[in-house]
Amino acid sequence: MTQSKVKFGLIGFGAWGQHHADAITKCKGAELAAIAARSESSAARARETYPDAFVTTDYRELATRDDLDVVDVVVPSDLHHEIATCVLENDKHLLLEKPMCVSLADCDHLIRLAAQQDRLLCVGHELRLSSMWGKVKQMIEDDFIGMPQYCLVELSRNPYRQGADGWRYDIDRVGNWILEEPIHFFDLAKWYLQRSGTPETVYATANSRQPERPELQDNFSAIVHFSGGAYAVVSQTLSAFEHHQTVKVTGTKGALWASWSGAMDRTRHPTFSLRAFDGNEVTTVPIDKPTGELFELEDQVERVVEAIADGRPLHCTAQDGRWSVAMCLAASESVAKGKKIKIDPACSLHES
Ligand SMILES: NC(=O)C1=CN([C@@H]2O[C@H](COP(=O)(O)OP(=O)(O)OC[C@H]3O[C@@H](n4cnc5c(N)ncnc54)[C@H](OP(=O)(O)O)[C@@H]3O)[C@@H](O)[C@H]2O)C=CC1
Ligand SMILES: O=C1CO[C@H](CO)[C@@H](O)[C@@H]1O
Repeated sequence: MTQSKVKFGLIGFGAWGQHHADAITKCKGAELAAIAARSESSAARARETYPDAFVTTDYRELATRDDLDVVDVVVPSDLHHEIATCVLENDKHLLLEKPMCVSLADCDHLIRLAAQQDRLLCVGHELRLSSMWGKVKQMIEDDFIGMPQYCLVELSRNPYRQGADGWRYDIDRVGNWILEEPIHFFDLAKWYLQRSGTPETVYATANSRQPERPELQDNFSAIVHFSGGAYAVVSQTLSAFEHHQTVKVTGTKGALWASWSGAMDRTRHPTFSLRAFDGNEVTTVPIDKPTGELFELEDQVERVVEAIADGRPLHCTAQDGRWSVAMCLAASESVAKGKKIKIDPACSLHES
């Protein structure tokens, strides 16, 4: 690896952006050189916490600086496309939070722009870097369960945070609630069932606790069918308590059962376990380091640094990010129409 540090700019210093700042600061190969917030109060907090960083309330002023290698964008989802476009046009590598964008046309535009500018575009699907969710993937690839046939990714949690200005509860800004958490689970399910072909259809249903706000879907479930006959169930409720995520994958020979629980998604003190059945006996699989989105965020920053400095492949590419958005949009369309939606290999969407 080259000796000089990879210089990061960060746009967005809200709930998750502050964790990105912390993760960048902890990474040996990275330096947090600049931060853009929107409000004066967030900018003041950034200055106080990171006195060595350049801080602005104008993201364009950050994107046009010539001392940055990569810009990390952690803003409300409806602003991803506008701000990411500015970053790429200014020749910076880009780490963009999920959902990549709230429309496929915008995802496609960013993919073309990144290629044209020859810049990396990494999307923040950090769960792939988890010591436990990643171990599940490795065991499937090592044929521990035989050919995977069934995958359940389930979350039971407390309601979403409002977000700055309440953007997460404004459907025009958040896109839909499937783009918030279930997007991670579609990504995991496709990853786990990769040996069983490609996703072909999705059927989804959802409901809301507030009759006057039917678009805010607290409960959501989807079934995705794959070309090789396997299927995945993605299901979540936001009407529960704490944060509990389960993955079950079964195959022609065995089964895996992974669970993660914490007082909230961002705890550094979760409980988790992975149990495995090889067709004969059940064992508990050791997990070599703690798992949780704060740990994975730190690993994600390291992967981006290694990709920029050493050319290591990214854990989640722009194409992966786009696919997950396509799945969420297809699932949302299925909920609205009450019909199964077909997903073609290019991920354009059709009624089935
Ligand atoms: N991968 C993952 O696991 C997670 C991903 N996310 C994603 O991260 C993104 C941010 O979520 P979250 O942090 O929870 O949201 P918040 O609402 O807490 O933070 C968003 C921040 O963006 C800032 N902002 C808005 N417009 C601009 C602008 N033009 N320039 C600079 N800053 C701006 C706001 O600034 P101000 O405070 O000044 O108003 C606010 O602080 C979302 O896309 C979300 O989906 C979120 C959580 C986890
Ligand atoms: O992983 C996550 C945790 O929850 C957030 C909502 O409150 C999501 O935005 C995010 O993707």
